[in-house]
Amino acid sequence: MKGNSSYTPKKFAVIGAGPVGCVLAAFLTRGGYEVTLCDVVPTLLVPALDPGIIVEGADSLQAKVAKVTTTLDDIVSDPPDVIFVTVKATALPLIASALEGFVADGRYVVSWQNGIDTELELAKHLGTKAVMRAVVNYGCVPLSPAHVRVAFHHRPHFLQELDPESREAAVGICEALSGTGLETQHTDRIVDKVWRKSVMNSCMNAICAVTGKTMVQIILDPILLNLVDSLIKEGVAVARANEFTLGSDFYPYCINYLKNAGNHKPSMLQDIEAGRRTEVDYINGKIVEYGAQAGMPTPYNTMIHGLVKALECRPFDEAKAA
Ligand SMILES: NC(=O)C1=CN([C@@H]2O[C@H](COP(=O)(O)OP(=O)(O)OC[C@H]3O[C@@H](n4cnc5c(N)ncnc54)[C@H](OP(=O)(O)O)[C@@H]3O)[C@@H](O)[C@H]2O)C=CC1
Ligand SMILES: CC(C)(CO)C(=O)C(=O)O
Repeated sequence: MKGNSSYTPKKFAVIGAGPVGCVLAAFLTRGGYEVTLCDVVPTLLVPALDPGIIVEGADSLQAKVAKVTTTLDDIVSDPPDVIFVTVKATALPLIASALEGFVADGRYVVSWQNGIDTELELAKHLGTKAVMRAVVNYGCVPLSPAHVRVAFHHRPHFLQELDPESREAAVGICEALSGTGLETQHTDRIVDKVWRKSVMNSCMNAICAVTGKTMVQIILDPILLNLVDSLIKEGVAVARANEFTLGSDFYPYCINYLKNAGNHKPSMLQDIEAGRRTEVDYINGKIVEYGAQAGMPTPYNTMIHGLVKALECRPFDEAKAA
């Protein structure tokens, strides 16, 4: 799609071949861009080359990426215009430091992730001019390597630069994404959008992770619905105390999002089931931190953060006990 921005990226890298990275890489490839997909797990990459990434469900496409690699050094030595980071937030410090050699005029790194302040983790190593933040509005699960089911896709996604000097480039990246079918709106209020998504994640991801239930199941359970209500209200209060604006539609938006997601397992539950670390520190943990900065107690987030952390330790506790 021809846009209005003078920045017209042609070559992309996607770091993380989980479901979110695969969906993004498939759309970009189908859109005619050269895409390198990178993951530390080689078996996730092989089918992305042939037969290609397969996306089914709310979206349906199949696309063979141009290249795959297991090392970030390959991306730094053959640099794309734009790198999308689609790993869990916990992997950011390592990735950010490995990408330091990538930074140059006209090259950008986008946090295409969940979590509060992920862009700041990248900017610590890469500087603000190179870093952009996106809010991702699709939900997906891996079926097998490079094969993903999209449970829902609530377009548009949102994206903003951290440094005003990079605005034109951010608009160009939004135009490129939108042209592939991943409609992405440039915004001047990305932090508000991040908080909207994160407060929603603070209830749906954490409650599903602790209970093992799907999104619609927590809405249909009156006790858990009460907990959803308390977490949303606590998150909204912390956001307000820090002068982030969630909007007057926020509460019904959250409830409808959960209701319409059906029997989808959010990424935090997928992590617990796979015995992996979760992003709870970047979601509920950040709400607790921002609450403390504003002098506000956050009992619901503190409690559920602790419960998810305890569940994360379970595989290690079990191994120790064996
Ligand atoms: N799943 C969903 O529906 C949604 C997820 N999101 C967000 O998108 C982001 C990605 O999610 P998702 O796709 O589910 O994540 P996954 O954890 O499934 O996928 C990320 C992949 O990146 C790999 N990885 C980790 N570190 C590196 C590294 N240094 N270099 C290369 N690859 C690496 C991981 O390997 P390993 O597992 O071995 O660490 C994993 O294969 C998260 O922030 C998530 O919250 C946002 C919207 C919806
Ligand atoms: C919106 C939702 C629940 C989609 O899967 C998500 O952001 C996640 O899984 O982390």
